Amino acid sequence: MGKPYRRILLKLSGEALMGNLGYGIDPTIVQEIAAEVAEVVNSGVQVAIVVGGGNIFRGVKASAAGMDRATADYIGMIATVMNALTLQDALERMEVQTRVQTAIAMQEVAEPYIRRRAIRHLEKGRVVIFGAGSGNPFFTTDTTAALRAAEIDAEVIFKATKVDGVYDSDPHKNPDAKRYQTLNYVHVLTQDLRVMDSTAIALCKENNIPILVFDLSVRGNIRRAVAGESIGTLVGGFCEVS
Ligand SMILES: Nc1ncnc2c1ncn2[C@@H]1O[C@H](COP(=O)(O)OP(=O)(O)OP(=O)(O)O)[C@@H](O)[C@H]1O
Ligand SMILES: O=c1ccn([C@@H]2O[C@H](COP(=O)(O)O)[C@@H](O)[C@H]2O)c(=O)[nH]1
Repeated sequence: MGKPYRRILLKLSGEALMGNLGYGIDPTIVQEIAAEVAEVVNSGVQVAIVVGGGNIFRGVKASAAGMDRATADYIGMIATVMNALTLQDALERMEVQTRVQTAIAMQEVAEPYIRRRAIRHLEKGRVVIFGAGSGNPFFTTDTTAALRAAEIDAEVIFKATKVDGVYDSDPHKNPDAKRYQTLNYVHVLTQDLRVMDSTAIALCKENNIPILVFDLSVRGNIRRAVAGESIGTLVGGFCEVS
């Protein structure tokens, strides 16, 4: 096992929260994720979470169907707040202290995003869940994860998603796609590997934040990632393409 992490940013796929339901939130999956996060927090690691909204609403999809893109994206951001509150509830039922901070003010339900306050919560051992993405349309929660990781000085981004790593093409479209174990930001950008959007990758590259992409549906993977076990695909500045 490598050196333990001090502070991590966990990016949770919205879509993964729906399990086999096709839409919305599967409470069993949320509970399982919360239990893994609780274990990591109780081991002394500071955990910040950015959660997606793809299980409820995606701006690009609605805009392709004719909706104004910015309006659709605001709906998408609000969808992420529903996921954030659901996670908060599951974590608090496991005695984990949490705060939700939103990038769009909704002070009746959550704190507004205040960077220094978020850091203070983390130092006190509270899980900080960032909702409403970056607060800006035309962005994604992956880019939000990169932005928040840089702001709070997280050592790594764990992208817990629906695939078990980064492939040389989309594995959901190409069954012959090959998975990488490690690769660098430049390779992801030049080969246009769309496991994360290019803005997110560029931000991580600028700030030298490694990203571990792994399958959220495999129970125990969050704990394994934090323990430094070899799962998924690691993307970093000096990583070889392997
Ligand atoms: N080269 C690639 N390697 C791996 N996955 C890829 C690649 N290209 C595209 N993908 C797709 O990227 C998806 C993961 O990113 P996506 O942004 O859709 O999910 P997420 O951010 O985890 O979830 P959500 O948007 O619901 O929060 C995978 O489901 C996969 O189909
Ligand atoms: O900074 C952001 C983050 C998200 N959005 C909108 O929310 C949905 C859901 O986020 P995912 O990253 O796809 O899970 C996204 O499709 C956008 O519509 C945003 O506008 N700005």
